[in-house]
Amino acid sequence: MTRQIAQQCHRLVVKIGTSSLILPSGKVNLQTIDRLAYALAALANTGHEVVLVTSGAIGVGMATRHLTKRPASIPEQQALAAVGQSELMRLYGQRFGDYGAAIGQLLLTHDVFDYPVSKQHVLDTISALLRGGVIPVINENDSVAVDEMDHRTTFGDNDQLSALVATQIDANLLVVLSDIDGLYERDPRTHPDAQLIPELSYLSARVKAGASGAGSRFGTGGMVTKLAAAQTMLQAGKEMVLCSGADPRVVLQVVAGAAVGTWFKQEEDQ
Ligand SMILES: Nc1ncnc2c1ncn2[C@@H]1O[C@H](COP(=O)(O)OP(=O)(O)O)[C@@H](O)[C@H]1O
Ligand SMILES: N[C@@H](CCC(=O)OP(=O)(O)O)C(=O)O
Repeated sequence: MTRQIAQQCHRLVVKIGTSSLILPSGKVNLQTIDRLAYALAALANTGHEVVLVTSGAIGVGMATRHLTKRPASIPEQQALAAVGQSELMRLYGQRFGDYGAAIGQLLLTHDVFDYPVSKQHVLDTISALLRGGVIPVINENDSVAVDEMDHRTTFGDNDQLSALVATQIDANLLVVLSDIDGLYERDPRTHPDAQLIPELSYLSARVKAGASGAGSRFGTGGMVTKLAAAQTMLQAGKEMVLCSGADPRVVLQVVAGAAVGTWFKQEEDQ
């Protein structure tokens, strides 16, 4: 089975979650980072414009500082993000470099898109990077993205940030790489009989009711924020594929139209 996705995704956004980047032991999953770099560099080489939205700053910070438990306090998490973000970019820089791809970092908060001037600056930066053949690598700016600093955003939600970025830069496709291989009727961790939903164009109350919060020690948003991202994409006339980040080379299959994960697609014309 193939999907009519390929023709439309000249520009795409790929989001990878923390639980795909960090091993259950707490160490960094170097194989995943390597395969992600390979896949995105391969897409760039075939003329696609790719933007990566990556989580993992706090997870990599925990690995770097040899912590097994995520601290409860926001400033301590922010400090870990500050440590982890630079290490994460060092690893990406190395691996993307191995495949001949250049990357550039943007740290954003959701509300930059609410202010026309900052929004334009961000869009100009991304356009200039893409024009120059550089892959923009985006994470939330964890040092400033807290509510008490008058930012509307909830700390740590890259699912919705990736959809926001995708719609703002007019990317037709968002691929969300997660620790689960798609959307199920209910959380398969608590409902082992739940079935995978291969495609849908509308988020019914039933689908929403089956999605719950974080499933792992490292992930933060769970399925709720992924559905919010899907909603944003569908409303903007765009598409999203949610699939497993266990092997990020799956992105190449998605772009080739293979039926993997859950495809949030536009309703077909009657
Ligand atoms: N309906 C559902 N279908 C699939 N997964 C679900 C559902 N409801 C909740 N989940 C949970 O959401 C988790 C994915 O979210 P999260 O841990 O934040 O991942 P990531 O770090 O990849 O962003 C899954 O591991 C799963 O336990
Ligand atoms: N900015 C945070 C991202 C947190 C986040 O959204 O995590 P996830 O649910 O794994 O995508 C970090 O890099 O740790």
